Amino acid sequence: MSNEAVKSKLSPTYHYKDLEKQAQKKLTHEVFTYIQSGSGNEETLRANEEAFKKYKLVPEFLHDVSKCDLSISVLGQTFQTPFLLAPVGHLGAAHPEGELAVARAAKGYQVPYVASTVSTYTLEEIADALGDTPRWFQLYWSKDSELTVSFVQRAEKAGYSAIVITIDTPALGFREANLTNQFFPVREGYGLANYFQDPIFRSRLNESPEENWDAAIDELVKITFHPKLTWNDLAFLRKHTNLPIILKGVLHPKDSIRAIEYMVDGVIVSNHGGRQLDGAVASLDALPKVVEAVNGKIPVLFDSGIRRGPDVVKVISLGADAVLIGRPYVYGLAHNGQDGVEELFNHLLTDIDTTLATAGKSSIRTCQLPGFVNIR
Ligand SMILES: Cc1cc2nc3c(=O)[nH]c(=O)nc-3n(C[C@H](O)[C@H](O)[C@H](O)COP(=O)(O)O)c2cc1C
Ligand SMILES: CCCCCCC(=O)C(=O)O
Repeated sequence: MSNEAVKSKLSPTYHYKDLEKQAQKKLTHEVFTYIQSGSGNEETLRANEEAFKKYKLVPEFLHDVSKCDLSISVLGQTFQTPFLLAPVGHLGAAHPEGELAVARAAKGYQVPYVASTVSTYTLEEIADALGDTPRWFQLYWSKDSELTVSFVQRAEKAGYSAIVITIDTPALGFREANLTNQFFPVREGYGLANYFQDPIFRSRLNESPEENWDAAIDELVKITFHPKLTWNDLAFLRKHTNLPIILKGVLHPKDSIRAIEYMVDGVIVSNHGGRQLDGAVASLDALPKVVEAVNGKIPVLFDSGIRRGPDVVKVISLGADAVLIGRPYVYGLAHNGQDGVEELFNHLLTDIDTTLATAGKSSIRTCQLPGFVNIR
């Protein structure tokens, strides 16, 4: 879509904080807090956004920017947008159509979608709604290894083209706000579908989820995370899938080097949007060292704290191949379902396009040229 066409659809609700307010009006206090909050004292949550202010763009002019190319390539696939949709679980809590509304919006704009293990709809239903849109599957590697394999094989069959293993969640972060509210999305019925529809999961239960819902939830909670998981376990998954494997949650450059040693295909620099280790380094501050350590051997993606077009451009300029967005699209969904997500895409794409044009760049792929981004 051209910049002009996109601009003609803009409405004033977007400024990130406004959109957050619109979402807040639609959601219960408990659900809004679940989405918006971080872990602990929320130091990392705040640091993620603050970090962007340290980096400044240095434009160069008198280049033809009448048309800006926002497409990028990752693992041999070309994506029309430089951002993917980060895996966000339990989207049924934000809107009854949850992941399906997001997937329909993603299809219209060809925004790649990373479906969460703890989605409200099954990975197959999400794939149907996405049609030919590029998609990856995010895996919470279960303590039950047969269930893990089942998820991966179902994803492969449903046309997902990469497995994203979230490594920063050996346990759930200390999310005080949710503890105070006593809000746990799975116990409210969100994020169960991939488990409850899975034949391996069902085979583990004495009674079906329809017969004994509480027991099924208890089993799900017991097996979702796998604190004993180590680098050596990656070989097990390799035996069961030919899909590329990407690790989400890399912050230390040593982990990116290990990823290469263990034949991983890509990494996502992320601190889970400040929801896991409070006090962890801001994602943006971790990025340059990871990019240096990886040295172009595998793709480096990024999330946590992206709110606007210049944020996307800064991250790509610092050496990332692509970015993922989380809360912004969830707020769009909560605000107005599929339309709200489309509105968010419109704004973000226009903002990125305008950022490139006003920086004198006709393609997002040229942002990594030396001297474009400075630290203050
Ligand atoms: C409500 C919510 C649920 C999330 N669920 C998942 C999930 O199921 N799996 C996962 O790997 N990350 C999950 N994340 C983390 C996102 O994938 C992403 O890392 C984070 O939202 C990026 O930060 P941002 O929200 O500042 O863009 C979740 C984030 C939010 C806000
Ligand atoms: C027992 C299910 C917990 C899912 C956690 C989803 C998530 O990653 C988040 O940040 O929230």
